[in-house]
Amino acid sequence: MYPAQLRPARSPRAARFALAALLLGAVGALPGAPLQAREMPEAGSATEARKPNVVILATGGTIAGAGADASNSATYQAAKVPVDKLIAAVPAMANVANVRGEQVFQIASESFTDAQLIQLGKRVSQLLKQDDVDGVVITHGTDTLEETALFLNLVVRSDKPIVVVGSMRPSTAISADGALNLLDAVTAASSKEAVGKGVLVTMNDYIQAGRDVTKRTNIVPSAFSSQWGPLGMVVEGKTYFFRAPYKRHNTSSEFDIDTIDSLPLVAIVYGSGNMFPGAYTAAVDAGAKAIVNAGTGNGSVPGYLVDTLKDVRQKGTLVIRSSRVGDGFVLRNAEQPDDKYDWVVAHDFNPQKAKILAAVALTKTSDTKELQRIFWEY
Ligand SMILES: NC(=O)C[C@H](N)C(=O)O
Repeated sequence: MYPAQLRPARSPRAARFALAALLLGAVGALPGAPLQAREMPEAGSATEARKPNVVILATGGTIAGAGADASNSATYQAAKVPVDKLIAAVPAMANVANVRGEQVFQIASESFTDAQLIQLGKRVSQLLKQDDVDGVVITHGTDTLEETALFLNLVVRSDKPIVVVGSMRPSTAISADGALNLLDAVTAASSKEAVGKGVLVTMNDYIQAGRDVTKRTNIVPSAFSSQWGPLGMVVEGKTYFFRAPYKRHNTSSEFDIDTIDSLPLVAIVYGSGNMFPGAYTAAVDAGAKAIVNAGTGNGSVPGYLVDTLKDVRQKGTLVIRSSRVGDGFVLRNAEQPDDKYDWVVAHDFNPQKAKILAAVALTKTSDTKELQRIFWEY
């Protein structure tokens, strides 16, 4: 047996094969693929000194998905493979960190509720307070990964690396992307440069800011990007950062998961032509404390619905103008007189991210000036 530092490492590509082979073995499909050797990481990589301790919190998703056949890249069951198998399938992680896993949930991320978000946030916070934990990786479905990444960015008061990772193809698929994404996540979570950078997302070789990143296509491994660009890349077990986040996050945040036990209901109403008032009033009737208007263009509100939204606000529910466009940002008093109607604008947060920020902000204040400040600052 080699000492840990001298053990032959596997290339990311080999790691990918290894995961597919292991999991296909588990579901009775293809035989394993050969593994290649890889040189030791270069000087300056995370493995040089003491290896960091990284905990992988597994929540399910496609990264833990399994299909009937290697050709099934889109038809499969999410949340099948347990964390121990995910770890065993990427032995190259042992070159960058001492890794252990915890199975927090085993669900597809579209099934996440606030209860899961809070439970996960509290566990991340608890772990990062421990001296023997240097970073946390969360394996997650990609559908709501961007919401969880933003949530943790807002509420976990720690500078230690937090990396959220998923995959677009199940572990059993040809050219599955999960193993490399996971190796990259552990590499980022082990990296000193990741300290204080906010929650990160490693997908498709890139390191993205959890605040900004969004899922833009539903099929290919390059699904995640941000209008403000990635922060860097992970290449062969080493992180390369080129930018740092500017907005308030984690230790500079005024929110703290340790004091949050529930989140208020926030609804999103999707803008289009030919809308109807009931979409908004139903949200109020359901108890929504805020409605994010995923408006057309500049977060616009149809003229025939302005009175409905003024009424919604007067009755106590907040109105937050975001845009269904995806990129760009909504300006105050552009298209609609927000000051006059006491509405808030979501700045550059897309509707699903605006929903998370609104819910978190509402745990502290329902004052619209304060909420608007929060939307500018985070
Ligand atoms: N690629 C994925 O992970 C999609 C899956 N529906 C999930 O979010 O769990």
